[in-house]
Amino acid sequence: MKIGYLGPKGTFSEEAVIKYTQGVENCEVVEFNTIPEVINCISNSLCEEAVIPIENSIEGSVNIAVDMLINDANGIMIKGEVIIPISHCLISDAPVEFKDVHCILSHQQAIAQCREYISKKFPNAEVKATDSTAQAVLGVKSKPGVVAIGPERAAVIYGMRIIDRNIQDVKENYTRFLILSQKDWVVTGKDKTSIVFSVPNVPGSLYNALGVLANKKINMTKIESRPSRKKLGEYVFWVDIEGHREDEIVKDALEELKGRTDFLKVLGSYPKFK
Ligand SMILES: O=C(O)C(=O)C[C@]1(C(=O)O)C=C[C@@H](O)C=C1
Repeated sequence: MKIGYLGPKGTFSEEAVIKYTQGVENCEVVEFNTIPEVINCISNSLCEEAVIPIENSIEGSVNIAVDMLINDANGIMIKGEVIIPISHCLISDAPVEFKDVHCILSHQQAIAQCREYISKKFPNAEVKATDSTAQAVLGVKSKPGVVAIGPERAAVIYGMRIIDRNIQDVKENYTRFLILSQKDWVVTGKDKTSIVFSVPNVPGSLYNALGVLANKKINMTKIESRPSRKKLGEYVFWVDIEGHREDEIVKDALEELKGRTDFLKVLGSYPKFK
């Protein structure tokens, strides 16, 4: 089985893939350069599965991933989730003093997770976004004064130096990744379901939709709104609930929700990450 992820080797996404595939045989990992390419590898039939970052405990959603799953990813379902701790290092090719650092490279999510650190330690440095943290680590090769923010593992793989560790603004830092495929997962009894919907622009319509879940005592574990992209001020809601779409109670709730929403898409049911 082929599994796509955001490469090159050494990204946090690769760490998530390693965790996800522990004990699973016959997996071949395939690197892609950007998160949209990783998502598209399922629709292009390049891979059977893909692992993408979806939300972080400091910075919140990975918007590109959320928006693609809402708007573009027809035929793609969520079949699992993996959560990993995220510890960022400051990485350079050669020894460097902080005062000589003039440029910082990293993925925009990583930059956002270290915003306070960057402004405190390097108020005048240029900050440049790369497609992944491992790409940033590769980018410091033979570049004095240029440093990367990324995983320790990437520094080790590419033979770079760690200048500082655990530099994210909140020490306890986690990112949740989703496993995508053409099908979701079977009922396990400890499941979650991700749905997206929009409601009519009239008073109480979101309350009305969420009331379906409240009445059936279905626990909601996440709600997030994203712009509908159709009109300013119009939103689509992403909601995670406990239970599988084939559980009677969830099935009924989804049926009822159809009648209270303008648009409803079930992104998939999958086992909760332990
Ligand atoms: O650049 C990487 O290493 C990634 O795997 C991407 C990513 C993300 O987009 O959230 C994954 C985990 C961290 O939150 C930072 C970056």
